[in-house]
Amino acid sequence: MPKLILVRHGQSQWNLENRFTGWWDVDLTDQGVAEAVAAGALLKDKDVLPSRAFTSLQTRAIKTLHLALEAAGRLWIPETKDWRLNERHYGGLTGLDKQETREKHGDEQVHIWRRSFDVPPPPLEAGSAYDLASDPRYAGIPIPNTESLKLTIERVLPYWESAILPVLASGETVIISAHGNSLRALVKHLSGISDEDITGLEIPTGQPIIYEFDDAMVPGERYYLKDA
Ligand SMILES: O=C(O)[C@@H](CO)OP(=O)(O)O
Repeated sequence: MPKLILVRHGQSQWNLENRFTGWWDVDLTDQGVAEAVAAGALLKDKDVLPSRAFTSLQTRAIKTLHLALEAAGRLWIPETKDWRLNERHYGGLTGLDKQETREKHGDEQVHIWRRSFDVPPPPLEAGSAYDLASDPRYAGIPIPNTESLKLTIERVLPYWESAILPVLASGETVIISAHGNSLRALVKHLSGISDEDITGLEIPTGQPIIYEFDDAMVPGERYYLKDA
């Protein structure tokens, strides 16, 4: 049975500092590194060994993948990086302190920006300190200036269908190392979660989630590998 492993990157510097991150490229903290290594050790311990890897273009997810694969003895497997697995773009909130933003705009507004299904945060202004237009990794890519979860789904799911699902269907064990909201997009699809209920789903850092697929490529219940 093909297996899919989803892992959110370990704690990042801006997770620690409680800042809106999105597409901004922050590194892992020491705790994040430890979480990634522990994720890989768990894969090895439970004998769930990936044979193909997918990740985003963002350092925190790429490093998490590499640290986990190394701990699992699988650093050698083929990997593909694609912007469609990037975190949801946080628009004009990028870089701001989440608590200060709550104090300025109110809890309810910030909750809407963070967890509503289809209300994107205000757009990032061109030329702002967090504009990625001159970042070479995004050359030729239509960089969004803000994204809701709905908009994130609209770029994650076509990539899932066209690039990842066929690899999984060929019998590979696939690991995806990505982000809180790009993984929420996938979990929403795979577990059939409604637009309303997805707002309550939080994905912890560095904790492998497993889906097993049947012969018709229908996913079973998702579970945390630590509980298996
Ligand atoms: O800042 C971000 O990019 C994300 C993930 O850390 O935060 P949130 O929990 O608001 O989706």
